[in-house]
Amino acid sequence: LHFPTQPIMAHKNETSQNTTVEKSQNNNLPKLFIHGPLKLSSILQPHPSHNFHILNPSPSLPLHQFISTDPHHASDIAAIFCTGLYPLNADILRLLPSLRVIVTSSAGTDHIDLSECRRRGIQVAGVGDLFSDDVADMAVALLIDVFRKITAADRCLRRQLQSASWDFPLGFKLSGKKVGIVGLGRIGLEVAQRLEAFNCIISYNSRNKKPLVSYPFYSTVLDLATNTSILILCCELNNQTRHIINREVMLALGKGGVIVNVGRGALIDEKELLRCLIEGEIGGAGLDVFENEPNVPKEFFALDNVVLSPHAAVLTSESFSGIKQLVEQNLIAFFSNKPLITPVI
Ligand SMILES: O=CC(=O)O
Repeated sequence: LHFPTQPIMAHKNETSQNTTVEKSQNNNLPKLFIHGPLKLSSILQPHPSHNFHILNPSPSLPLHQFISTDPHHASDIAAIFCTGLYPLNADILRLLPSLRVIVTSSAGTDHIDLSECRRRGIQVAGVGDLFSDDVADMAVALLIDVFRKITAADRCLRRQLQSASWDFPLGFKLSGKKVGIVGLGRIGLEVAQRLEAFNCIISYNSRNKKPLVSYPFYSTVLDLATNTSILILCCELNNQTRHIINREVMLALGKGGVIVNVGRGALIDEKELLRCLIEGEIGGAGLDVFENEPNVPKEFFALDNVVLSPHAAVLTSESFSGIKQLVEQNLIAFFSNKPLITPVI
C-alpha cells in the first residue's frame, strides 16, 4: 500500500488570491472531521470539487481533544469520515449537535451507534460491496494456510531448521471438508462461492434463513459447529454475536476443527480460543482480527497451528483506490441533497 505522506496539492498553479477566495468560500462549506489514524487522511484530501471543507486534513488531534480545545468546534462539525475501531458511540455523538452524516471506510459498523444515529436522523454511509472480494480471498487464504501449513513451513525454511519435506509435519486436505459460514451476507456468500470450487460442503448460520440460498441453514452456531469441521466468521459484531464462538461451540467443532475469523475479534471468546488451541481441543485458527486490537495475545505466537494477520483483509491497493472514490462520492452526494451511494442507514 502506498500512503502519500504529504497531501497531493490539487491546484499547484493557484495564485495566492485564489487561495484566499477559496479559504473564505470554504468557511461557508459544511465542515468535515477525519476521525481515525493519520493514514486515513490520505484517503480524503482537500480538493476544489468538494462541497465540504475538511477541518483536519492531517489529523493530529483525536476527536474529543479537538472538540475540547474550543467548544465552537463541536457545533461546526456536520460530517465525520471515520474508520473501524474509532468509536462514534452515543457519548461522543452527543457532543456533536450539528452532525448530519458519517462516512466510514470500513465494512463493519460496530464502532458506530447506529440506533442513536437513527434517532438523531444522522445518515451513515458504508463501503457497500467494495471489500467483499478481498475479505473473502483472505478468509480462504487463511484457511488454506492453516490446513497446508504454508507460513509455518516458510518460517522453518527461513530459519533453516528443516529443508526436507519429509521431516515436516503433515498438513490436511481442504477439498471436500464441511464448512460452516457464520453470517451469510455479501462476504459470507463470496467465501461460500470460493469454497464450492474446492468441493467443500457448505452450510451456514445467520440471523434468518435466506429464502434464495440452498445451503443447509442451522439456527444456532452450536448446531453449525456440531455438523461441520470448519467455521468461517463473516458476521457483524453486535450484542447478539459478541462471543458467539464460546468454549461449547469450540468443543462441538472438535479436535480437528478450524476457525477462521475475518469479522471482528470479539465474535470469539479469545481466552477460550487460546485455551482450546493449547489444550488441543480444536485443530487450528486463522485470525485477521483480535479482541483488543491492536493487541495480539503473545500466546498465539508460539502456536504453529495458528495463522495471524494484522486486520489486513481489506487492505489491497485496489480497495484503497475504490474507497477514495466512494468516500468522496458519498460526501458530495450528501451535501448536494442527493441519496448516499452506499447507505447503511
Ligand atoms: O475490518 C475491516 C472493515 O470493517 O472494513
